[in-house]
Parts: sequence; structure tokens; C-alpha cells
Amino acid sequence: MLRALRRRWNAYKYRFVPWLALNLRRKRRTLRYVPESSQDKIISDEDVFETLLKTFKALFINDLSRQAHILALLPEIKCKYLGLLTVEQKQSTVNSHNHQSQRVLSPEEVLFNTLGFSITRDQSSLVSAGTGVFVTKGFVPKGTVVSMYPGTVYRKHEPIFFQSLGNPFIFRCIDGILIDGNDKGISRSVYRSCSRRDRLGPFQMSDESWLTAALQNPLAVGQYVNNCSHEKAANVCYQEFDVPEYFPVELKQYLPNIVYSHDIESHLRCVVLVTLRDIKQGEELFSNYYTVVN
Ligand SMILES: C[S@@+](CC[C@H](N)C(=O)[O-])C[C@H]1O[C@@H](n2cnc3c(N)ncnc32)[C@H](O)[C@@H]1O
Repeated sequence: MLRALRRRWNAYKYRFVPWLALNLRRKRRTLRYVPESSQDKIISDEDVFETLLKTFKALFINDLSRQAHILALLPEIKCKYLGLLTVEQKQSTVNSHNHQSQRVLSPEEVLFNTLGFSITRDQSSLVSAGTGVFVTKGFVPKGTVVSMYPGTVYRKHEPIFFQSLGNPFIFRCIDGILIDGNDKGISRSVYRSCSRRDRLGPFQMSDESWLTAALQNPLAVGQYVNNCSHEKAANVCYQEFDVPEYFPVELKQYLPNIVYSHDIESHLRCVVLVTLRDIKQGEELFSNYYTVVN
């Protein structure tokens, strides 16, 4: 009974305001101080854009057989991607009218071939911290986009009360935008309904697969990254990224975020996790849940 209560408290205390206030000064080492919100970015938006583009293009090419409806509708997209195929891939695509003979890799293999690492969720190395995220293969150099924080994006004043009850997966951006990365309960239903609402014919504007065990975008596990502690320093940090208008429409199906409402016209907010140092195979990712912007 006592042990169960202690476990619940350890999981909850990070949301208890008096506990936070008392520990802010004591926990200096586990706080991230940023002089100004404009100085919060570890890498440039262009670098984030390039990494996402490279990864999503590789996922799209690997998945051409499932993209037939898009390719049939927009021949210019077909030309663009056929030009990017390797000779071997082209041959197997040409040999087969419906692309069935193309060798399809798992999204994790595509990530490894494209960025040189793969990541996955597993039991955390911290006692009673539940699930965490690990680099399972390869090596991640400092300053690399290693993961994305999936979820529904709420602008200030949008209704999130019921979704937020007992929900440890709500990420707060510096400007007050909230991202609900919970893959269960009401949060899950809200994401699915917004994602289906925004579908444009054959074009999916966001990825729903992070709600399942079979991820289409293997980066979309950032909501499971645990908080750093005195024993485990942060090795990644969050960075906000607004998806530009010119983001290729055929690649939006891999974006793991969707806006809750279209009342205000704005760019889609995504949050990526960027490595603060080189990370080796087998290491768990730790972020800093508490960033103080002066
Ligand atoms: C966003 S979730 C992270 C995923 C979580 N580990 C899970 O399995 O669902 C945040 C929750 O993870 C747990 N957590 C995160 N960092 C922790 C840490 N350093 N020590 C203990 N629990 C932690 C807390 O329960 C926290 O409310």
C-alpha cells in the first residue's frame, strides 16, 4: 500500500506546483536556463527541415506501393520520386505495374539507412519511470534531430481541460501552445478525429500511426522520453519547429501533429528533440522537462 502510494507520488510530483516551487532552487542541475526564447534553438530551422525532408522522402520511396493513389493523381510527384530511386529500385518498380515487387524495409530500417540510427520505446533504465526511448542501433552525433513529439496542437484558450486530467503527456511550448501526446483515452480520440477531418482526398495531412504499435514515422516517440535526474543528465532537448507552407503535400502524411482547430490561420507547430551530445547505441534519451526562459 505504502509502496504503491510512493510510486504514484513519484510519478505525480512533477506536476504538483508547490513541489516544483520548493525544488526549483535545489534542482538547479536538472533545470535548463535559456536567456531568451529566441536563443532556445540548438540547430537552425533549416537543419530541422532538411532532416525531416530527407527522412520523410526515404519513407515515401520505401512505401511507393502504398502511395499508388497519390502517384496516379499527381504524375509530377511520380516523376519526382522515380528520379530519386536507385537503379535497383527503378527496375523492380518498372518490372511491376503495381509496384508489388519493390523490397519494402521497415520504417526503423529506413531511419537507420537515412540518418544512421534507429530508436525505440522500451522499459526505462530508471526505476519506476515506466517506458523510455533508447537508441537501439547506430550512433547519433551532437546536434541531430533524434525524435519528434507527436500529438494534437492546442493554441492558447482552446479547450483542453478534459484531455489534460491526469495526463502527463502535455508539452507546453514557450509561446503557450500545448501539444497533447497521449496515445490513450480522450486524447487519442481527439487526435484521430482531427486527423481524419483534415484529410484532403487521398492526401493525409498527418500521421496517425503513432497511436498504434506500427509506426509509419519511427521518429514519433518523443512523448515517451523521460526527464533527466541527478544520475542521468539530459542528452536531448526540445526544439519548436513551425512547418513551412512549402512543405511537400505528399510528405505531410508523416507529420505526427495536427491542429485542434482551424479558427486561427497559422503554421503547424511541431516539436523535435535534438541531441545535446553524441549518443551511442543502447543509451536512453533524457530531456529536461523544466526549461526556464529568462
Ligand atoms: C511524458 S511521460 C514519459 C513516459 C512515461 N515514462 C511512460 O511510461 O508513460 C512523463 C511521466 O514519466 C515519468 N517520468 C519521467 N521522467 C521520470 C524520472 N526521471 N523519474 C521517474 N519518473 C519519470 C513520470 O511518471 C512522468 O509523469
